[in-house]
Amino acid sequence: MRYFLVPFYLKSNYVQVEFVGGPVCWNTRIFSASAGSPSSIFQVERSLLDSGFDYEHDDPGATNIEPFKEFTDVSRGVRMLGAAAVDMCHVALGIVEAYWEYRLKPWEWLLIVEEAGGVVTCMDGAKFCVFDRSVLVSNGVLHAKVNLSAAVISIIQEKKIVEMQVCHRVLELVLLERIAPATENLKSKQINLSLWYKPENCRTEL
Ligand SMILES: O=P([O-])([O-])O[C@@H]1[C@@H](O)[C@H](O)[C@@H](O)[C@H](O)[C@@H]1O
Repeated sequence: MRYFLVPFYLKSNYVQVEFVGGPVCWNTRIFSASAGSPSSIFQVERSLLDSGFDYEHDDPGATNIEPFKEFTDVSRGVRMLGAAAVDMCHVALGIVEAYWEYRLKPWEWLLIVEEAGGVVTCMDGAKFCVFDRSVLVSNGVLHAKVNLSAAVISIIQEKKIVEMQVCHRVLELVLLERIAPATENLKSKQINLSLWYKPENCRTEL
């Protein structure tokens, strides 16, 4: 999909992304971080998710079929909108719960997700920088197990708390626990997920 992004950085939590020059249906779409927030849904089975596949159709694409199928089976669906920027705006505004994809370009990453309160990492869980070749963005609560301590987990399991059965399933289905191993597997096969061209002296750490 062809589009131009016009990000406005006005003040904290007020990032806007405007789509101009694309197909007619996108011309008038403006997303603002202050217009909504990531959803608070924490159950994968109640989530709508997004992903995508790059043009190269090689190992990362083949690998992404695994989480794509798995989450299609257990969630309310995995959509492919074909435009990473739109996918990320949809996470920021709570239209979908999460989005992941390999091999995006640096200009496709949007600050709007973090400004709106979402979470962004690489698909192996590593800290994300714009030149990384994999990205997982989510509403935060679906991202990883880190939200619940080991102590809490053991109490849930030990006491077999009925109301927590759903929660227990959530623990098994958080996104990163499924997506990170597939990504580690790719890396162990020496598939190139290294940084996209990063200009010399370009600082990405603040
Ligand atoms: O082609 P383009 O619009 O620059 O970028 C596209 C991404 O926005 C999309 O998420 C992905 O699935 C496509 O393969 C392609 O990378």
